[in-house]
Formats: sequence, structure tokens, C-alpha cells
Amino acid sequence: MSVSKVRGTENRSDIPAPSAPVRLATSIRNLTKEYVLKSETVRALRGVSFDVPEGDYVAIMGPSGSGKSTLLNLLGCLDKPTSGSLMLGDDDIASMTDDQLADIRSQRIGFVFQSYNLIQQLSVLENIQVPLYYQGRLGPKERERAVALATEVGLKDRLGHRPSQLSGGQQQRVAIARSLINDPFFVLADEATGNLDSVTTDEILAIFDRLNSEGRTIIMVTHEDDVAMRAKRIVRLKDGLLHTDEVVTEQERNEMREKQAAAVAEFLARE
Ligand SMILES: Nc1ncnc2c1ncn2[C@@H]1O[C@H](COP(=O)(O)OP(=O)(O)OP(=O)(O)O)[C@@H](O)[C@H]1O
Repeated sequence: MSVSKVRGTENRSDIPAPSAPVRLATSIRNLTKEYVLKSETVRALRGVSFDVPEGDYVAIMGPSGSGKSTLLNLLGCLDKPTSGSLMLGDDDIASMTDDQLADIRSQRIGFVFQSYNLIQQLSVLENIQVPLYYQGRLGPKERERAVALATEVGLKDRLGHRPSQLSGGQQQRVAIARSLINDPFFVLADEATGNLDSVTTDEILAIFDRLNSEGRTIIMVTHEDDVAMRAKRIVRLKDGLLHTDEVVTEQERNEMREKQAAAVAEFLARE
């Protein structure tokens, strides 16, 4: 893998030129997280700093225990840092109350999990609208938006289906549509293709590509190099620290797309 070693927003053709101020989806400074146990304190994050400009597509990688889930939990407002700052828009989550964190989590962050996390008793359309239930925002406009999102992820003719009547890839599409219903700061994807075969993985990554080209910010944790190479940037953690922060060039992303498309075609030809 040859990713060019360029950090932050320097030399980024996909990020607006300096004349247009770069708006940040999130900004992380000296972020630490310690878990205090009876016998020891685990320093899961030991001072991590990076920015995610709006419209970026970042893959977070690193060996087991390097702090990926801890960082994801902080980005998703599921936990608070021990020190440092994590800005979402103008708000620092470090200084928020638990109630404020819960509000931001349900209203401004789109989650996509490996196991889809859909509600089995609800239809596709209802699952997409779940984040709105908690805010009491369910009217014809919201329904229209949910239908539009279902259409965007290719599920227009499955609106009344239950999750058990869908394939894994279709369930993940529902989760992606659900993640967008609140127009989030960013979509946070945790091993989103981890349960999917190569054909379906390619379909889901194509949806992420499209969403990102429409301006959506995507942050995903993955163990898979081939999945990470579809992002615009790879942040690697090691021992709770930022190890590398590398841009994936458009050429490298295209090559990975072509490689994966060829593998899918070969697989389908064998079927
Ligand atoms: N709730 C917790 N209490 C105590 N220690 C924890 C807790 N969560 C994580 N850790 C520790 O923090 C460190 C970082 O863990 P984390 O789960 O963030 O790593 P990871 O990179 O996501 O690993 P993996 O790829 O295996 O999921 C590890 O040493 C882990 O044992």
C-alpha cells in the first residue's frame, strides 16, 4: 500500500482552497481517555489530535487495543474524555452534561454498526425514522424525508418490509438511511462491512462513496486495508497515540475501486 504521507488538510485537492474557510465536522485536541480500574489505570488514549473537515472521509485503523473503539465512543458522544477537547461544531463534548451528550448523540450523529442494530418489529420506513421518535418529530415532512433516504439507498420498493425479510446488505442500507435522517455532523461507521460478503461490501462502499461525493462527512473504523483504501484519508492509532495520518490519493482510491469491482465480477461469474 502506498499512501502519500500528507497530514491534515495540506495538499488536499478535495478540500476547499484557503480562500474558502474550511469548516470542521470535528476537531480533536490532546484527547485522553483513562479507564480507572481497581488495580490499575488504563491509558486508552494518550493525547490524540486531528481535525476532520466537513466533506472528509476518514478511516480509523490500528491494532487491537490501540484505542479505536475508545475514540469512536468519544466521537459518538457515548463517553466523555478524561482531558483534552473534542469539538462538534461549536460545542466541546468534554464540558457537556450527560443529557446534552444524549441529545447531541441522537440528533447530530449518524451511527452505522456492524450488526445493523435495527428494530425487528418495525418496518424499513419506521426504522429509518427511529431517531426522530425520540424528538417527537414525526410528521408528513419527516416521512417524506425517510422515503427519499430509502430511495437514495435503493430500498424504495421495500418500505414495508421488516428487517428479517431483508438481506444483510439491505439491512445495512436501512441503517445508512437511518443514520442520515437527522442531517448529522458526520456518519460514524463501526466495521460497517464486517458482516458482509465482498459483493455486498462493494455495494455499501459505493453508497458511502456517493454520500461523500454529495458532501457527507464519513468517519469509519475498519480492520480491513481494502476498505480503508476507499476513504480519502487513513488515521492510524498505536498504543493510544496517533501513529500516522495519511491521504489516499484519488488514483489510489480508483485503483482500489477497480480491484474490488474485478473481484466482484469474478465472484459473480463463478456463481
Ligand atoms: N471500559 C473499559 N475499561 C477498562 N479498560 C478498557 C475499557 N475499554 C477499553 N479498555 C482498554 O483500553 C485500551 C484500548 O481499547 P479499545 O477497545 O479502544 O481498542 P481497539 O483499538 O478498539 O481494540 P479492538 O480492535 O480489539 O476492538 C485497551 O487496553 C483496552 O483493554
